[in-house]
Amino acid sequence: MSFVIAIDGPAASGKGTLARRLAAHYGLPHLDTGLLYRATACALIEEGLPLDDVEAAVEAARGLSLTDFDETRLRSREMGEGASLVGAMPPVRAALIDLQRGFAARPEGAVLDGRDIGTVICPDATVKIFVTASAETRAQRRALELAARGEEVDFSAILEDVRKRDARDSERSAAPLKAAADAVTLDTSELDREQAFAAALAIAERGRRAG
Ligand SMILES: Nc1ncnc2c1ncn2[C@@H]1O[C@H](COP(=O)(O)OP(=O)(O)OP(=O)(O)O)[C@@H](O)[C@H]1O
Ligand SMILES: Nc1ccn([C@@H]2O[C@H](COP(=O)(O)O)[C@@H](O)[C@H]2O)c(=O)n1
Repeated sequence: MSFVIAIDGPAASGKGTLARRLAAHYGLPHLDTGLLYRATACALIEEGLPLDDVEAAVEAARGLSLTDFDETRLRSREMGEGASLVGAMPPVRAALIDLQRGFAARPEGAVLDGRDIGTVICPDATVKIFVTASAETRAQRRALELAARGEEVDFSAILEDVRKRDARDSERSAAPLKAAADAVTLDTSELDREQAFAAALAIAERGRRAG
């Protein structure tokens, strides 16, 4: 039986870090689904189109291929904000479902992280983890990450971004950010990367044995 791990949570909670490590641990492919929304926003920005152009966003989403992401460009603050705007459009989400489910259906299994993996994309995932951390902790982590990439960092602006994105992602009608009823919540506020990974691995192992 294939082994699918669904990891969801708010911005900068550490879900991508955990997803990558779990994927490496189990030898599974990993998909950071946030990149799909970031790449959709990026396509609009590069064509000089407004981020509320639903038709253009759907066309951009349909044209995405998993192999051509420029991660350095996509991980900027601007793309995170744009992703959250296009991610609130139901037709954009619909356009990205098959790509994500196709990835999750690989025979060996897969690890996917995002906002709606456990609730919408892979409701039958073997393991579901909802990763959280306080907004201040997440903003601090994101500030360190952006500073390391050479971006200018203003902690209060990043904290405001995180809060705005949490609100938009949780309050939208289409596939809002929320824990699946059968997800295990992992609060990483007080955990370093190693401790968070050990906790996530314990959850994954319990799910694997049960599943
Ligand atoms: N437990 C931790 N302690 C300290 N820093 C962490 C921890 N987990 C992740 N980080 C760092 O926090 C930043 C955000 O982590 P990551 O990219 O994994 O979050 P994310 O939830 O995938 O974010 P997003 O979905 O917004 O892209 C990264 O720089 C990462 O190295
Ligand atoms: N499954 C997902 C993944 C992401 N989004 C939206 O994209 C934004 C950026 O995501 P990151 O994980 O790269 O920070 C995010 O704020 C969401 O609005 C989504 O809707 N569904």
